[in-house]
Amino acid sequence: MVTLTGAEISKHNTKESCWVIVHGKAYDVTEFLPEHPGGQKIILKYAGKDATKEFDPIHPSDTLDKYLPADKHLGGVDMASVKTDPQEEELMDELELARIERVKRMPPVSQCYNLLDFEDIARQTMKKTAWAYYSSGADDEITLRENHAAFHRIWFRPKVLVDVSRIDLSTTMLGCTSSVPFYVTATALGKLGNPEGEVVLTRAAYRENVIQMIPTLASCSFDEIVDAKQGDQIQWLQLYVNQDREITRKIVQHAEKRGCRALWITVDAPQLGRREKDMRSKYDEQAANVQDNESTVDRSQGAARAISSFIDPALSWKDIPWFQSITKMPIVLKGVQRAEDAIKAVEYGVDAILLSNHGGRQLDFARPGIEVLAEVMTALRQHGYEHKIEVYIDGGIRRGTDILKAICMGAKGVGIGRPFLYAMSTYGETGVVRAMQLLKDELAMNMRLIGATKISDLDESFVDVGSIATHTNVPRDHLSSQAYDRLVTPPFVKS
Ligand SMILES: Cc1cc2c(cc1C)[n+](S(=O)(=O)[O-])c1c(=O)[nH]c(=O)nc-1n2C[C@H](O)[C@H](O)[C@H](O)COP(=O)(O)O
Repeated sequence: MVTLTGAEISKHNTKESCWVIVHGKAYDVTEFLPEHPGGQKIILKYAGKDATKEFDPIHPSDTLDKYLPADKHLGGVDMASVKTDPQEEELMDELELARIERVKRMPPVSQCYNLLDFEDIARQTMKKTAWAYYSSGADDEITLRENHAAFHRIWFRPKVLVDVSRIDLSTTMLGCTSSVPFYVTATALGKLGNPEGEVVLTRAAYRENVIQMIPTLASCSFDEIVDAKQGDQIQWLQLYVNQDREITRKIVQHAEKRGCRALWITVDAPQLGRREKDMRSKYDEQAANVQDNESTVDRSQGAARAISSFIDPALSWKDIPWFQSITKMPIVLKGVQRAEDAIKAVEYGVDAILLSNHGGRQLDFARPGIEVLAEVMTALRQHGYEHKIEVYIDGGIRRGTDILKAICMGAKGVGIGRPFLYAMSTYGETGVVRAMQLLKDELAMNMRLIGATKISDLDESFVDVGSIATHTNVPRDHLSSQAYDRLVTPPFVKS
């Protein structure tokens, strides 16, 4: 194939003829423009130019090979001839320079003593778009903060004079053995935080014998993440169901063929939530027209909306038998939020449920998973169903004690999201391993202190959950309290 020059490519910079460069190769994306889930605007911004930097964090490396017809692959580019327009270069404004200075002053990973240390360092050192995407919750982020706060309403009832010389943290989840009762949950766009993306989590999970859930919206391709697993490492698949069920069937059956051990169907996101920190970040212009008819979509929906227009809002209970017909993997409903649906899940023959509000990123004022757990376990026991389904929770889990409380209340295991993202974004694989080890140390110590030696010892007698549902001090609604009594011009109004 002929090598193209930058000058030739720069001529194709319109809707009528749109060529982009990715990793030194040129692609004609003119016909693809209307189909791009992230809208046309972001591609047109890089029409006739090198789009690699923008492309990488959002798209698995095999995206163009998979979705762009071969005749649109135009061949190699003489990159020396490609002009980098100084205006286009990410301006090293003083904020970015200050951020780089903070990265240089970051403490060594050994100075991280708990999961929240990683969050504090990430907030100071991550690129603002990555921090915005990872940290954001829906609307006023009340549920985001309540997820962690809810654990403070549960108190322990420790046993004494128990021989706790030997502690065993191992367990099984969905028939898979695990060194601990927690797993790495599915979180999208790993390359926003670390250029290697989700494979960093894969390597750390292998080193600590922790199960990893592979996200549908990963930055790495599914096969890259599976190829990165070692030995008999266990991975699960998290699925956003596509409006085109044929695409979904292919994804599920490919995952099973590649050795995934469970299918976690996300049921709390018929549409991705409104995450305002994410919306304020640079995705504003690109979030633009995720639908063709631009007039119907609010332009500033952030990365979340830009990558999720394929999700099927019509997904319903009637789809469960179809899933059971296309795979032998255990099926988990990820995002159940009330006892009635837990009972329904048992009656549909689902293998497990995850009580979750998506890390507070979907419906604000959805209850924390740990609170729903109390309601669900009571209902399952009333129906005699408590041994018919495994129950998991996630959201706001930051301490070994949070995990122990959930297990004592009947959870089989818990998912952890942001802490591992923050650890990966700041310290890479070493950071994630450190985070997992800190949790293991906390778990072992706290098991000893409550008088338990193995996971199967843990039951409701160890906890007092009497005030779990009392929402006396709801997390503060910062925005409205500022806006309501704000006496000075809002900060966002440029003076
Ligand atoms: C933090 C985070 C969470 C995401 C996530 C991305 C991020 C950055 N994404 S999202 O872009 O669509 O919202 C996913 C996702 O791909 N699929 C999913 O099922 N859950 C997604 N979740 C929810 C996640 O699986 C857990 O439910 C949540 O992270 C648990 O809360 P903590 O972060 O507090 O541990």
